[in-house]
This record gives sequence, structure tokens and C-alpha cells, in this order.
Amino acid sequence: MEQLRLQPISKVNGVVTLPGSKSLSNRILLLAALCKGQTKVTNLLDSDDIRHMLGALEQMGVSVTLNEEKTEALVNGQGGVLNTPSNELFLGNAGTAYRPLTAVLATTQGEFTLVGEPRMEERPIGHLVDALSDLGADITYLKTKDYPPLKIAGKRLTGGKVEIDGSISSQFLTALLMAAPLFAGDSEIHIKGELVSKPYIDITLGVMRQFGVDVDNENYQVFRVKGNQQYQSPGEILVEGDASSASYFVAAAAIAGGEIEIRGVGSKSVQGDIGFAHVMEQVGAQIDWHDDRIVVRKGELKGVDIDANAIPDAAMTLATVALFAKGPTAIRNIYNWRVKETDRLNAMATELRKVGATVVEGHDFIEIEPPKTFNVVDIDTYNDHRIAMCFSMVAVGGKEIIINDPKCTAKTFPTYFDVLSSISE
Ligand SMILES: O=C(O)C1=C[C@@H](OP(=O)(O)O)[C@@H](O)[C@H](O)C1
Ligand SMILES: C=C(OP(=O)(O)O)C(=O)O
Repeated sequence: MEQLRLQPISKVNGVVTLPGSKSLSNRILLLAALCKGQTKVTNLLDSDDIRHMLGALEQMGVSVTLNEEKTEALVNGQGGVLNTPSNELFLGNAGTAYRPLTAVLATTQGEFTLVGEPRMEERPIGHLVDALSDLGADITYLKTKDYPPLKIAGKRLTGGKVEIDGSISSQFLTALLMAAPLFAGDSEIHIKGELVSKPYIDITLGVMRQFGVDVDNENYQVFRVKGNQQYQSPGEILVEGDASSASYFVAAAAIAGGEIEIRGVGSKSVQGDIGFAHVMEQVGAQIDWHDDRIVVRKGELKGVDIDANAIPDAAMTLATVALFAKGPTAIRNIYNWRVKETDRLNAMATELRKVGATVVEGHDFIEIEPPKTFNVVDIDTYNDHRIAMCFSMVAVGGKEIIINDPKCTAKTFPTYFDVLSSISE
């Protein structure tokens, strides 16, 4: 197994231009494929999750031309018609590909088999399949009930009134919303349970609007979507920088000192994870806000106690910032960390303890007390990009650390460690 030994970093300085957002890239690619006409997508993310969406679309006959850096795509929209692929669609561990494609293909003529990495087979999808099945979809579990892989016999769904459980993942609602305009009739989607990760629904509604579809959102409880619509190409669309990826640089500047300008997200960001920068202000970071960039400097860092349900991805970064803050940090209402790339609550607790922190792992929260002395250890990353990136903060805090399997950042940020090294002194 490959390992990366990170030497203590004394200071960070410079400019980071963020790669495109994963959440926006995959939503935009899918709607660009479904709409009529050509769409030019700029600042597209080039990473595994996007490669899986692109691969699936190409297997279904969508023509996509990429520039050499794979950051610009010309997508020829098929007007809602997708070919039956001759092979299974392999979607890795990309939730933003697997869930929306499940819903869209359930209402598309054809036969589709959706498979993924072993971890994808442990990530629940029952809430989405239940809602689609209630609408008449023909979806079969190929191995275990409520989990991928799935076989879909697609047919145009008629729409109607449907309930969907929102308590485990917002991606299920995102998927249903993106498919709903393609139903023959109107739909009314009611949320069962407490909807988690709400800001991702705003991302979904925003991208749908850019492709010409408006959704009536009644307080995140009921969503009404007109049926029999076609998505319209916006012509050209820019993918905003990835706000979750920004969290590592916000944290780095706050911990290490120096100054980092992060380009690609700012006060006008459409991504909920920009909220992490506000949390870091509470922790003590100094931040100058601009429309589409922020400048971050160190402050006196102190532990905070936050509900992180709205920022599940970026909140992981706070768990390693906690190592360098004064007093304890608590991150609450994050049960669904357990059903992502790995059981993140358990994995973070385990690795933070190895470094020397005192940690309480609750059912849906984590509490972290900073170490009195730091241990130089190998961090296991569980094939989870965010664990690898989060633990680089130990080096940023001036302590040596070894990251196992650093290439797992390829899921969303293949060049992460190069970018970190480019701003480190
Ligand atoms: O819709 C999206 O783009 C995402 C939603 C979130 O998932 P959950 O809704 O499952 O929390 C987030 O963790 C994931 O990385 C991306
Ligand atoms: C949870 C994540 O990914 P996915 O889109 O596969 O859910 C993530 O990127 O942290």
C-alpha cells in the first residue's frame, strides 16, 4: 500500500483555485444529457465520481467532448432519450451518480443494471426505490433488499402524489426531483422524517432552474413538479468551485498561519458547505469575504459545539481542526456519516484517538478533546477521500503524520496533496 509521509508544515501561503464542485458537476452533466441541445460546461471537476457519471452517459449514447484537462465538456443533449447500454453501468462509489441515475432511468424506456464498488453495496438506497416503486417503477434488488446493485426496467412513470423518507440522505429527494419533470403527469412529493443535508436540495433546485424547470418548494416538506417537461439547455454553464474541498484550505490557514486566498467560492456560493467557513469564524479564523473568493488567516482557535447536519462533508474537517483548538469540540446531528464512504463516525473516532485525542463517539455525534501530546502514526483512510484530506491538518498543525493510501482523494480531489504542498512552507 502506498503511504505519504507529511512533514510538519510551519506556514501556509498563497492562492488556491478550487476545482469544480462535485455536486454541481454531476447534476449539470445529467441534466445536460437529458435536455435538448448542446451545453458547454466549464470548470467541470475531473475526478472519479465525475468519470463514473460521464462513463454511464456515454454508454447510453450521450456524446460528450472533453478538453484535454477534462475541465470543459460539450454535452449533446438527447432530449430525454437514452439508449439501453449493452453492459452494466459501473458507478464506483459515487452517490451523486448512482442515486440520480436510478430515478431518471426508472422513467426512461430501456433496461439498465446499476452496479458499484463493494462499499456502494453497503450504502442504503431503499428510501429512493420505495418512492419510485410507489410511483410504478420496476426496480429489482440484485443482491440485498434496500441496497445496490439494482436492475431497472425503465418505463415512463405517470407521476402523482408520493412520500419519500428524507432522514438518511438528501440525495434520494434530489434524485426524485430531477426525474419528476420527465414523468407524464404532475407530481407532489411529501417528505417523511426529518430531511437531512437540506442545502443540497437548494443546489438541486438551482441547477434544475438553470435548465428551465421550476419546482414549488413548500418549506422543504412538500415539493410540486409539473410533469411532461423537457429540460432546456442554458447554452453555457460554469461549475462553481467545490465548497467541501475549500474546507481543507480554510482549516489550513486557520491552523497554520500565513494567508490563503481561496478562489471559486465566496459569499455568493450556492453550496451549503460554504457554511463551514462561517463555523471556522466561530472557531477563530479570520476571513475576508468576497462574492466568489475568500481570504483566510489564523486566529486563536477554540472548540465549538455545533449541529452539522447541513454540512456533513465539510464538518469532517472540523474534527481535525479540533486537534489544534483550545477546549473540546462537539459535532452533532451527523448520523448519516455512518452510511457514506465508510462509517465516518467510527473511522474518525478511531484515527483521532491514534493521534492522541480523547474522543467520544456517539450514535450521531462526536466529541473531541485535543491531545496533550501527539503521536506520529499511520492514518488509515478506509478508501475515504475526506479522511485522507482531513488528517493532512495534523501536518499543517506542525506534527508529522503518515497518510495511508493517499490516492483515495481521487474520488473528488485527485491533486489535493500537490495543491497542499504548493502552499506549504
Ligand atoms: O447531493 C449531493 O451532492 C450530496 C449530498 C450529501 O449527501 P447526503 O444527502 O447523503 O447527506 C453529501 O454528503 C454528498 O457528498 C453530496
Ligand atoms: C458523501 C460523499 O459522497 P457521495 O456523493 O458518494 O455521497 C462525499 O463526497 O463526502
